[in-house]
Amino acid sequence: MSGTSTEQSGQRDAEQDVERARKTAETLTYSSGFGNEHGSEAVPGALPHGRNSPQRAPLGLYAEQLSGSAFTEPRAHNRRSWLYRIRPSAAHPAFARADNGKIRSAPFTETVPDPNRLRWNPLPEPAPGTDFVAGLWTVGGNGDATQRTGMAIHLYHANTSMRTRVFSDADGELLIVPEHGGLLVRTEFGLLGAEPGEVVLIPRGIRFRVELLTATARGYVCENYGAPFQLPDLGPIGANGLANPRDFRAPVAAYEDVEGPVEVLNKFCGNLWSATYDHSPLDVVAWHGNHVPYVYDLHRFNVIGSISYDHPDPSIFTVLTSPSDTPGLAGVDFVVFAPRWLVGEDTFRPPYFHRNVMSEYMGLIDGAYDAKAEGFVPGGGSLHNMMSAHGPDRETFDRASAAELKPQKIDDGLAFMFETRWPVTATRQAAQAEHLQPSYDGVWQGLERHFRP
Ligand SMILES: O=C(O)Cc1cc(O)ccc1O
Ligand SMILES: [Fe+2]
Repeated sequence: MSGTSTEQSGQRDAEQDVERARKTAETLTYSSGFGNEHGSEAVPGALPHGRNSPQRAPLGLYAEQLSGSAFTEPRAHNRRSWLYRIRPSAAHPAFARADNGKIRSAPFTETVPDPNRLRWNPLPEPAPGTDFVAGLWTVGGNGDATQRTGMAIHLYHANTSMRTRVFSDADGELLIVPEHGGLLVRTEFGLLGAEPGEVVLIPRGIRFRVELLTATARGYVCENYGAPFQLPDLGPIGANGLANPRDFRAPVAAYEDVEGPVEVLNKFCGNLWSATYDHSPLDVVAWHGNHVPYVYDLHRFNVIGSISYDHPDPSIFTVLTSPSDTPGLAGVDFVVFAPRWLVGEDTFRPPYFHRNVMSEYMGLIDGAYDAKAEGFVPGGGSLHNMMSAHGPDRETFDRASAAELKPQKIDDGLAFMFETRWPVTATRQAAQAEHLQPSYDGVWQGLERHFRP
């Protein structure tokens, strides 16, 4: 069926946006290293040397500090960046409340925490004209955004690039996990490109705009209200391994000198607020610091596992961790199940049956997951809340119990987990979603007794 001419021209604009974004994404360069003091200037001489705030910043720019930690936090946790911009961020009109769309925030009180195991199919197609922010759909979470504790799990499904609006999240950092379609993320610090299999980390408060590299884009977002994600300690693993710091890429400075209305959407204490600026706030010509966005390719993850027996706990797959006030107890861990060899002798190789004090939300970026033969699909997700019993489905159990234990490469999928110390409460829309699978419990039915005393 052919659409109206407005729909057709909207379609053409969207195709041109994608084309333009793809060309830009091909040219990107980066500055590498997690936690580094990065520095970059889009115009030679824009970055001051020897001081952060000279009497007159170079080239008529305004100097501005963005603090991601309290001024007084220990040096190892201290985060700030200095931005040299065309206009100071302070020059803006008042924000007014905007529609929250499908975004929900902690505290999550729309439903009661549910001990049942829940699994969802992917989000349905978005309405025409849905951009990244409009396409955000909250699954659930925990903590309290105003207390800077806990996390939220969101999905996104978009079919339009953000054009004249930018977004920032005062409530937490955003870990964006594309599952379908690439993204070009224009930030105050410059541009990041991410394909499925790569993840983007946008620190608290940084303004950004998401453009699509394909007609539609879909994925997951962990909004971390707590301490910023850091690399896990390696302990006896040694000096290298898991996610290596050098593989995290920060942008190089790139600015927009755009005069004209730009909507700035600010997520603040659970609500969206909007202000229309007379210029683009992505106008940072140079910057330096360690409160910066990153992209990381999960294929770079150095997977470590057992070369003798037993299935190691998945903490060994931690990419990033947000520590809480109790050592070893993460507000949220981001864990990836990347391609790897399984060689364990006399071992049940897939994930074991278990109950966990931590709560586990799992998503699938590609292919299949080795604990689930069916029903856990890319773009879908599962929630195994605190102490809920789960593990391999019946088919996986039967197969793995009988398998010949020769070395086996698991390379048909990329799954991940947001694992949190607090139970996850679903939003009403997630608890009542049509794409919530009605009979997930069934995957563990038919696990017959085999006990023969
Ligand atoms: O439940 C899951 O699939 C995640 C998971 C994987 C694993 O290898 C061990 C424990 C665990 O919770
Ligand atoms: Fe689990």
